[in-house]
Amino acid sequence: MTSPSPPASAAAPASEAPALLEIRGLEVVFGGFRALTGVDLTVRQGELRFLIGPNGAGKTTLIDVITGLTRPASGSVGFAGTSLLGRREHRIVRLGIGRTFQTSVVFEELTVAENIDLAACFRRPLPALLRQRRGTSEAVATALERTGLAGFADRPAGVLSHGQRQWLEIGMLIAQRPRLLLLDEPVAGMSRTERDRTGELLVEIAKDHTVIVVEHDMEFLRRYASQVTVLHEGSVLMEGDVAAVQADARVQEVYLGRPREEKTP
Ligand SMILES: Nc1ncnc2c1ncn2[C@@H]1O[C@H](COP(=O)(O)OP(=O)(O)OP(=O)(O)O)[C@@H](O)[C@H]1O
Repeated sequence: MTSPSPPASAAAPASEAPALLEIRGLEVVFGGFRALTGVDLTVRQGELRFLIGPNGAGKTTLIDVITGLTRPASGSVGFAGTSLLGRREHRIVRLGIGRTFQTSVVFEELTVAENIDLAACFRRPLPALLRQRRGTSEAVATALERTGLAGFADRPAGVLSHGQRQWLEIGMLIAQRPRLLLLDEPVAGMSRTERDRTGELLVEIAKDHTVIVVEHDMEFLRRYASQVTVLHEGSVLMEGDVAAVQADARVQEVYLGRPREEKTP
């Protein structure tokens, strides 16, 4: 699928929707170094939120706290009214939060459909899984269709291109039916065509999920972002729509002003 012109519009800010993720006063300390300091973040149901910031700003650390990989020194993380702090990673997945990583987690020797099926199973405890095999198959079919990988269902994941592999990982998340998806640099290393396809996929997914995207690619941000949160040195520097963020002098100085971040091949 190629990008239409003008590009697919980003999801509208869900300003009236209830908060799904509420983070307050988050502090993360690594051996005396404050990676996050006093971070507040509210993401409402149905939002497609972009999280940007220079290298080392704390973006991945924030995602790691939400998904239970990193424990904060203080602060709170609420998801649909439930505190996530102290919960194990698999419990957080079962509450409805899924993430991709910067490095691929697909099994190359398994087929595309098997990878998605495996991911779909991970969300469910075994008894529920045995009861819900039909639902799992439907989830796999939906994920294949939405990611445009139906034609590759029976091929080993190892044959996929870099872009297709990223879509597979997103499909694996969709199959888990999460309420919140966290995507870490989903278009890194992709061609222009693949980035456009991914942008369209994100806008499509955001119609029935809440999505947080960590992304460096400014061209991608301009085309597909609506609400943006800028992190800098472990704090939220600003939040707003993409035009406001791009126009902000502080953002230009710490982030947009860095030519290295303008990654367009
Ligand atoms: N396990 C750790 N131990 C010590 N320091 C860490 C650890 N994880 C992250 N850091 C430090 O915390 C800061 C924030 O890192 P983080 O990876 O969250 O930044 P980022 O915004 O995701 O950067 P990038 O865009 O490069 O991925 C960095 O200075 C990093 O070196």
